[in-house]
Amino acid sequence: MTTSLPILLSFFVSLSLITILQPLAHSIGLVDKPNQRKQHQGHIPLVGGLAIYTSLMVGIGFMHLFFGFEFTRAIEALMAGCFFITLIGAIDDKYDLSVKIRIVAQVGAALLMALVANRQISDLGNLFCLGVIELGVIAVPFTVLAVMAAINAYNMVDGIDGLIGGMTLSTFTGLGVLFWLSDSHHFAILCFVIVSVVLPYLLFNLSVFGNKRKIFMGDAGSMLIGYLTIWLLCIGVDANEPVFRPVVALWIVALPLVDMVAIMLRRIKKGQSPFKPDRDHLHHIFMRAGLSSRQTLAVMTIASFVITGLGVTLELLKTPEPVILFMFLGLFASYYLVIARVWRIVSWLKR
Ligand SMILES: CC(=O)N[C@H]1[C@@H](OP(=O)(O)OP(=O)(O)OC/C=C(\C)CC/C=C(/C)CC/C=C(/C)CC/C=C(/C)CC/C=C(/C)CC/C=C(/C)CC/C=C(/C)CC/C=C(\C)CC/C=C(\C)CC/C=C(\C)CCC=C(C)C)O[C@H](CO)[C@@H](O)[C@@H]1O
Ligand SMILES: O=c1ccn([C@@H]2O[C@H](COP(=O)(O)O)[C@@H](O)[C@H]2O)c(=O)[nH]1
Repeated sequence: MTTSLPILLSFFVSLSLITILQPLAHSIGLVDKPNQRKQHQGHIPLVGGLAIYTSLMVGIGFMHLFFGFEFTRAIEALMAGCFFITLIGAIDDKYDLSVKIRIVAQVGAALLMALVANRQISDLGNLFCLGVIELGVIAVPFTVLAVMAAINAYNMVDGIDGLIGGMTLSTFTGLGVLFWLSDSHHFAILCFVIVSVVLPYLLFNLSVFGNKRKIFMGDAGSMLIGYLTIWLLCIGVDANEPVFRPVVALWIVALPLVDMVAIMLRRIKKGQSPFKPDRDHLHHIFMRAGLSSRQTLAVMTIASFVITGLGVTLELLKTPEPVILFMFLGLFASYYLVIARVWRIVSWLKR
């Protein structure tokens, strides 16, 4: 019962906050308007991220009260980093910040994590059976790259109703299970609190309470989810108290990461900037192939749960790290090859 208390309370805080913030968003103009790339209907409040951030902080407060969840220097830095990244995201949602400013802000949040909280990816594990690959002096730059990769990967999947919500559920359920099974109950509960504050967002986002009450997460929310993901991954692979091996992290964030890397490679191959926005992400491709938005959501969310579940299983079975890495690279290669031939495959299937 005490375990579920902060989880339940956070759910209701998130639900109430969305109800309060939703009408406010219209009056301050914090709304997403349709354009050529953004093909939704009407002005949609961008308050999901703000509600998720605030209810998560309340949830962490409940954990402190009910479980003695300690406010260590690292946890304080996590809370400060979440505040900063949500604030930058909200300013971006309202005023459209330049890419340069967003990248500087992401590097700042990453340095806070790596240097102030001392949460760094210090090794890659025993990837090739030749011993643990220590990152040494490149640990900080590698961590910064990983933070940017995670933040932008989740930002990019936020393109249809429910998708980033579904990806968040699979990532944090997988992480929660891994933390729980290794007796890191505090971090497991933190993961489940994240799931519970995202659930009310999903209900509104999927128009369960009607189209008029629909909300989006905005960059505030998608950047926050990416930041929380990489932070908890770094806690999980901490060399002093390892919960899972570093290569397993790739499976926990597989679908957003693979889609981001694949789209960047495809853009470079076409001679475009890898940072140029377009409508060629996996969810767009599924919809152009004839799936509805809901069918695309179902296929991608199920795929994400299966892939994350496979990663968790490989960790629990203590599968050797090189096998886990090559399976992941095999998954990426198959994904890349299928997407490169997707229209030929679709027309063959239709015939
Ligand atoms: C631009 C865009 O697409 N827009 C979308 C979007 O529109 P929206 O309006 O929301 O946004 P904007 O357009 O306004 O723009 C937002 C964009 C920007 C602000 C610009 C920045 C954009 C980027 C794309 C930057 C990305 C930045 C990077 C730095 C990416 C670098 C990429 C990499 C390949 C580096 C990979 C680095 C890693 C460190 C990999 C691991 C990453 C993790 C997260 C896991 C980390 C955890 C660990 C514990 C580490 C463990 C790691 C290992 C053990 C791996 C070690 C193994 C090896 C080294 C061996 C080699 C293997 C690998 C490196 C794995 C590599 C991965 C694969 C093969 C997959 O959204 C709209 C809506 O959708 C859309 O329309 C619009 O287009
Ligand atoms: O839940 C959602 C989230 C996003 N969309 C659509 O995708 C675009 C992309 O958002 P970015 O501002 O590029 O992140 C958004 O404007 C919506 O059109 C959605 O339909 N549902």
